Amino acid sequence: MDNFHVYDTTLRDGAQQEGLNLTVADKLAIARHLDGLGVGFIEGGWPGANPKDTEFFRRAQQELQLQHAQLAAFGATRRAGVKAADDPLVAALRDSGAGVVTLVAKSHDRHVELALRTTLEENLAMVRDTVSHLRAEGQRVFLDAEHFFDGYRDNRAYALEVLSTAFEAGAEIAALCDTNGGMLPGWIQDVVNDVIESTGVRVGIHCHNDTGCAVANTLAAVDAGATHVQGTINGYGERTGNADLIAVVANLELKLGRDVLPAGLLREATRTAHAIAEVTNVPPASRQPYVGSSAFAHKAGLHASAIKVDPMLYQHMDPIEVGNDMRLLVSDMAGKASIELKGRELGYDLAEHPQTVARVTAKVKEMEARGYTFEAADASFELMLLEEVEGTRPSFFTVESWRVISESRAVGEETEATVKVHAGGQRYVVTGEGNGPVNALDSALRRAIARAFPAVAEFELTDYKVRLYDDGHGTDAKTRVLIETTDGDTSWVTVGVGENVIQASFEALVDGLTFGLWRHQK
Ligand SMILES: CC(=O)SCCNC(=O)CCNC(=O)[C@H](O)C(C)(C)COP(=O)(O)OP(=O)(O)OC[C@H]1O[C@@H](n2cnc3c(N)ncnc32)[C@H](O)[C@@H]1OP(=O)(O)O
Ligand SMILES: CC(=O)C(=O)O
Repeated sequence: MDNFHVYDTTLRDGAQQEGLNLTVADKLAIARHLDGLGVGFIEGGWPGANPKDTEFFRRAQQELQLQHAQLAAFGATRRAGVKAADDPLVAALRDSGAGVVTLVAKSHDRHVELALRTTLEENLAMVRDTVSHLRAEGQRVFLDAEHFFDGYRDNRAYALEVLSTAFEAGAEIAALCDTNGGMLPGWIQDVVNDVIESTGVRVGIHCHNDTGCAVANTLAAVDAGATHVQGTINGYGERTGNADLIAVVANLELKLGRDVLPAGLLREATRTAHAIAEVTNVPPASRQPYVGSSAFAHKAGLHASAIKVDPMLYQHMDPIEVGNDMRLLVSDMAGKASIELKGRELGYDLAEHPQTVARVTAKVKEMEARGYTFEAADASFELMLLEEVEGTRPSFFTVESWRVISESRAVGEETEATVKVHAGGQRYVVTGEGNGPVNALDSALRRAIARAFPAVAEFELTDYKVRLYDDGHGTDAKTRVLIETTDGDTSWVTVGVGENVIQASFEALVDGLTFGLWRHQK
C-alpha cells in the first residue's frame, strides 16, 4: 500500500529498549512475524553500526521471503566534513541490500550546533549529499527528522529547510520524529498541518511515549495528513517506548475506517504481538490495548450480567477483529451472570440450573473471603464447579498423610517429603527429595500415583507464586499459593490457602494433579 505506509521499527528502535537483546536469529524470526501481520516496511537495524545488524541484512537477503514487507536499513547522514561516498557508515547502508534506506538527520538547530558540533549549512549539506548519493545508487530514501518538533519550536525555518533539502535531493518521506517524546496531540497536529501546507512534502510520523501519548500523537499526525506511521510491536523502545504499532493500525482500521494493512491481517495482531514477546522474552503486558490478555477480560458482576445479553454492551469492539478473545474472570466481584458465562466459557451450560449457579456464586465469595483467588486459578474453579454440577469432585487418589523434613547442614540443605497415598486400589508410601519442601512434596506425590496414573510423568510444575494473605489479623496471616502445571501441551493454574506455605502448596499441588488427570481422562 504505497499511499499509506505502516513502517515497523521493532528491530531498530524497539531493540533500543532497556533489557531487550536480540540475536540475528531472533531478528529474522521477528521479521517473519511482522511480514505475517502485513506491515509495509521492516526497519531491520543499522548496518555497519555493529556486526549483528550487518549480519542481519546479509542473512535477510538469503533467508527471508517476505510477502508484504520491504526491508529498510536505518543509519545517519554522512559525518561532517567527509564525502557521502567516502563515509563507511553510508557505504554500509548502500550495500545492505535493503530496498529502502531511512536516514536520521538533525533538524533541530541546537542539536546541530551542540551534538554534531557543526554549522547549520554543513548539516544541510550532509542531508543533501547523503540523500543524493544514495538516490544515485538506486536506493529509495526516507528521512527521519530527529527532534523535529522541538526544532520547529526553536527555529521553524531551519527545521522546514532540512525537510525541503532532503526532498529536493530525492527523499520520499519526511518522518517527523518526536525523539524526546514530550509532545501532545494538539501540538503535533498543528505542526504537521503547517509542514504539509508550507512545504508540500510527504509527511510521516515517529513518536515516543514519554507523555503517554505516542499512539494519540501518531493518530493526530495522520488526522493532519501524515501518510506514513512508524511504531513498534508492543510499544518497545528507548525509555518509555515507541508508539505501539498495533494500537495505531487497529485504531486506523477499526475506528477511522482506513485500510492500512492487507485485508484480514489485522486478525493476526494478537498472535503476532504474543509471538514477538516470546522471541524478545519480555513478558507481554496484560493490559495492552487490543492485544493484551486483559483487553477483553471482564471481572465485575454488573458487567457480566449485561454481557450475558450482548457482549458489545461492555466492549468497544469485537475482540475477534484483532484475534483476541473475551474472557470472564471469577472473583468475589462475580455475580450469578459471571458464573453462568464462565461456565459457558469452560463448556458447561448452566442457563437452566439457577440453583447451581447461585451455590457456586456463594461459594466463590465465601472462599475468596478466606484467601482463595479464582481469577488466576481457572483449574481450581473448574474442579469446584464440577463438584457443584455433578455432585462429586473428580478424585483419582486420596492422601492419608504427608510429612516434610528439612535438614540444614554445615554444607547445604536437604529436604525430604513422605506421602502416604491410596491410588488405583493400592496404598503407596513414597519418599521424595527436592531442593525445597514443595519440590520434595511434588516429587513424592507424583511418584506415589505414577503407577496407577502414568500420565503424571508428563506433568511439570512451571510456575509457583506465594503471597501472604493478611485478613487484618497480623498473627493470623494466611498464605496463598498459585501453582502452574503443564503437560507439555497446555497449562493450568490451581490455588491453595493454608496457615503456612507448605500446607497451601500441598493443596494447590493436589488440585494441579487432579485437574491434569481429569483433563487427560476426558
Ligand atoms: C534518535 C535515535 O534513536 S537515532 C538511533 C540511535 N541509535 C544508535 O545510536 C545505535 C547505533 N549506534 C552506534 O553503534 C554508534 O553510535 C555508531 C557506530 C553509529 C557511531 O559510533 P562512534 O563512531 O563511536 O560515535 P559516537 O556514538 O560516540 O557518536 C555519534 C557520532 O555520530 C554523529 N551523529 C549523530 N547524529 C548524526 C547524524 N544525524 N548525521 C551524522 N552524524 C551524526 C555525532 O556527532 C557523533 O560524531 P563524533 O563521533 O564525531 O562525535
Ligand atoms: C529516529 C528516531 O528513532 C527518533 O528520532 O526517535
